[in-house]
Amino acid sequence: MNIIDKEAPSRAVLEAQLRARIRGKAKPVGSLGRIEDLALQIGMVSGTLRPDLGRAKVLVFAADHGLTAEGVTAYPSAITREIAKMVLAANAGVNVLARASGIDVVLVDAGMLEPLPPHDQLIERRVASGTRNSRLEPAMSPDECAQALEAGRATDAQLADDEVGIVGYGEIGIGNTSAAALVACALTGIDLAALVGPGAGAPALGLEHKRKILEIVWARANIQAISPDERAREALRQFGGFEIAMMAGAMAAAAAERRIIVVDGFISTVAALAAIALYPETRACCVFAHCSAEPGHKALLDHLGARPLLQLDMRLGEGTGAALAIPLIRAAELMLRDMAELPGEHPA
Ligand SMILES: Cc1cc2ncn([C@H]3O[C@H](COP(=O)(O)O)[C@@H](O)[C@H]3O)c2cc1C
Ligand SMILES: O=C(O)c1cccnc1
Repeated sequence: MNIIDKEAPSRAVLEAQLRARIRGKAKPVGSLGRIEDLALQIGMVSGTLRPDLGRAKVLVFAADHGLTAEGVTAYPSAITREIAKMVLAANAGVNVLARASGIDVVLVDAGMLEPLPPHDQLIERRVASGTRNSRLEPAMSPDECAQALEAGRATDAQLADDEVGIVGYGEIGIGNTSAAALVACALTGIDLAALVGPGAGAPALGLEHKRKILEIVWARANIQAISPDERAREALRQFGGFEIAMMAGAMAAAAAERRIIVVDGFISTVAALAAIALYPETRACCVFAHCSAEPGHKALLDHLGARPLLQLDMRLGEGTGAALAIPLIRAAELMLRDMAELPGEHPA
């Protein structure tokens, strides 16, 4: 693992050294394209010309949402638990895509309706048995929101023991595209209607019903009245969910430890937005794995000025996009560290 050298060169010097090192590799200048950009980012995050990022892991944060009572999703909350059990049985979507590259997957119970029995790959950080119905009241109390953020930080701290330097952030939570759309609206000012999409599938009452309910929740919460400094916390508290808040806390803590944060789809990107609002240094550590087919995702990536690595028309969540992007990050790390240099000079 990288220990950031106390005598490390200044950021500008480091950047110049990294650019020269990447340019000098045994390849035509620029010929590894975006892998070169990734290598530069990895060098800047880890503060070294020879990074050793350690292990990669995907964390899947799971929680339930009281707002599902309003018919905003096609599936019942019980599915959250079913998929969570599959993650532990290592046969959910994220497990099989991660297995293709030998990446470990860990489930974090952030607040599902019911607890799961203990398991090696389960981190138990339940805040409560699902959030409250945000149509009627805030999804969380202030204490619950603080607890979720803090549990994210504590979850990140556990990664250090395993020397994990690349972390993918996925989620499971029936109803969470609704919570994510609302939090994203509060943090970006993008029109709510543009952030509301079908999620796992259009609800039985249609997408217009989902939009109408989310407009009602938005109006109730009156987020515009909150100062920009407090807006991320208040949006997470008003709209949920525990998994989004916990992911945000974990991402901010990972940034403080200079880990590479692999952001997955729409919901994971909303957690990244919240983490960046709480701790702006997070942005520099984020690699955006893919552009989800959930329509609001592209708008969020554009807002962040982020260029995702992959475009595979996926819209599953769980960390599936992150699992697929991690080998590219590893490739960039190894290129920067181990690839030979061209003897002599490249032509100008
Ligand atoms: C079988 C199944 C597996 C999933 N894995 C992730 N999601 C994804 O879909 C859900 C969000 O969509 P919505 O807001 O429309 O409920 C979340 O659980 C998310 O992780 C799934 C959804 C389903 C149905
Ligand atoms: O992009 C995602 O993360 C996503 C999209 C739809 C449903 N669940 C997750």
